[in-house]
Amino acid sequence: MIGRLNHVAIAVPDLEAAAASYRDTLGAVVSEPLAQPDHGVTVVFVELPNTKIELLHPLGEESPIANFLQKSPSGGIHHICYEVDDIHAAREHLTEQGARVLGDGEPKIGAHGKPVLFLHPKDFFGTLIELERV
Ligand SMILES: CC[C@H](C(=O)O)C(=O)SCCNC(=O)CCNC(=O)[C@H](O)C(C)(C)COP(=O)(O)OP(=O)(O)OC[C@H]1O[C@@H](n2cnc3c(N)ncnc32)[C@H](O)[C@@H]1OP(=O)(O)O
Ligand SMILES: [Co+2]
Repeated sequence: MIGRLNHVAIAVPDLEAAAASYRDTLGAVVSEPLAQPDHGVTVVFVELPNTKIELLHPLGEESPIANFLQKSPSGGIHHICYEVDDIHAAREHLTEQGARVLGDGEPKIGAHGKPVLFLHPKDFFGTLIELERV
């Protein structure tokens, strides 16, 4: 079911500083900040030859990553995103298997304009998983 690794997300306390570090210190190609109000984050994408790094910062009062940064003020790896061909079939399979799909269970359009779902970190060895339809 899961396919390619689409991105690894890092929550950061200062998005500009993190983007500059990836651009200037690590010499990577970095996007401009993209506000994603539906998801409560602003994101920057770091383009790599074989995948992407998503730098995340809270946006708005209800950001789902606010607690994460409170617990880890210097930031940290927040989630990994795998690609799936059929996100509804994936959701059915995961639910049958007893995995918790977060939110109302309906896919939302993510930063790449594709539907995404999130799976509870406690069901996958302390790792928040995002699924993005290819
Ligand atoms: C623009 C879209 C973009 C894209 O790629 O397209 C994105 O990726 S948007 C990314 C931001 N959105 C989300 O993360 C949505 C899914 N996340 C959530 O619903 C919450 O973050 C949730 C439920 C995973 C955690 O919420 P919160 O931290 O407020 O809850 P708790 O403090 O009660 O945490 C419960 C439990 O889980 C542990 N936890 C929390 N976050 C993570 C994490 N990222 N990785 C691993 N573990 C995590 C937390 O420590 C608690 O554990 P406990 O042992 O009970 O203390
Ligand atoms: Co993501």
